[in-house]
Amino acid sequence: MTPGWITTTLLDNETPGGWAVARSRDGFLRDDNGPLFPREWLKRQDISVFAEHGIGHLDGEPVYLLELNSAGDLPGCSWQGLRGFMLQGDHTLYKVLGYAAQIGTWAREHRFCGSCGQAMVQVPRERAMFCQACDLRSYPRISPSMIVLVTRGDEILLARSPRFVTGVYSTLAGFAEPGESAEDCLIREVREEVQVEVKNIQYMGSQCWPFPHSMMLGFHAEYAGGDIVPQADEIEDAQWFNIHELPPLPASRSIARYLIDLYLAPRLGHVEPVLPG
Ligand SMILES: NC(=O)C1=CN([C@@H]2O[C@H](COP(=O)(O)OP(=O)(O)OC[C@H]3O[C@@H](n4cnc5c(N)ncnc54)[C@H](O)[C@@H]3O)[C@@H](O)[C@H]2O)C=CC1
Ligand SMILES: [Mg+2]
Ligand SMILES: [Zn+2]
Repeated sequence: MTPGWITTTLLDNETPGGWAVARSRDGFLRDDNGPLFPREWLKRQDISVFAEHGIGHLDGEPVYLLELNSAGDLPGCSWQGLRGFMLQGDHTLYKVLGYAAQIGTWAREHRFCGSCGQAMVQVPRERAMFCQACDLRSYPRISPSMIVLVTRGDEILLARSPRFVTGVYSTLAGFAEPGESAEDCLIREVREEVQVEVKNIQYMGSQCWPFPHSMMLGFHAEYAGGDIVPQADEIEDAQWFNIHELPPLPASRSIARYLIDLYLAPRLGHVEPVLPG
C-alpha cells in the first residue's frame, strides 16, 4: 500500500468497491466521519448520479467522484462547500476534494468539442477528452495566477477586494494573460491594482487553488516607486501596513498568508511557516 493521495490513474467504473465522494451544486456530501463514503453503499442511496469518475488512490484504496444532479437529503448527512474543507479539517482530504472538484467541472464542461461541437470521448489511460471528428484533445484546465507580497522595510502592501470577508486584507493577485512571463504578469497586476512599481522579484513557492482552477505562483517583491491608487471596482482599499499593526489576514492555509507569515517570521521572532501544497 502506498500511503497518502495519488491522482495518476484512471479507474474502471465497472469495478465495484472503494471510496466515493459525492458533489452537487451545494458542495460535497459529508457525515460525522467526513466526505468519504463506501462507494457501493453510496450508490444504493436515493441519489441521481450525473457522472462517475475514478480520481485516484487514498492510502492504496481507489476513490471515485459521483457528480449528482441535485443536492438531496440523506439521513445524517449535510453538504459542505470546498472552501469549508480548505479552512479546517484534514488537509489530505481537502486535496482529494479539490482534485475531484476540478476533474468533475472540467469533464462536465468538455462533453462537446469546442471546435466542431461533436461529442467528446474519454481518452483511455489519460486524463483527457478527445474529439474523433477533428482530433482535438482537451486536458484539465489550470489557470496560472501570480500572487505577491510587496514590502517596504517594516511595511507591507495589502489590499481588499469587495469579494473578501469583511475586514480582511490580502496580498495582490491576478491571472496571467497570453504572452506574459510570470514576472510580466506580476508587474502588470501590481501596476493595475495599486499603481505601484516593484523590484527584486523573488519566487517563493506555489499552491494549487481549486476555486475553480487556479495555480498560484507566489512571489516577494520590494517597493520601487509610486503612491497607492486602488483600481476602481477591483480594489476596495489598499494600504501600507506596519508589521506590528496588521489588519485581519487571509486563511492560514492560503499562500497569501504564507507569503505574509514568511516575511514576518524573522522580523517578529516567529517560527518559519510551512506552505500547504
Ligand atoms: N490562495 C490564495 O492565497 C489566494 C488566491 N487568490 C486567487 O487568485 C486568483 C486571481 O486573483 P484575482 O485577484 O481574482 O484575479 P484578477 O486580479 O486577475 O481579477 C479577476 C478577474 O479576472 C478575470 N478572470 C477570471 N478568470 C480568469 C482567467 N482564468 N484568466 C484570466 N482572467 C480571468 C475576471 O474578469 C475576474 O473578475 C483567483 O483565483 C483568486 O481566488 C487570490 C488571493 C489569495
Ligand atoms: Mg487581483
Ligand atoms: Zn471536434
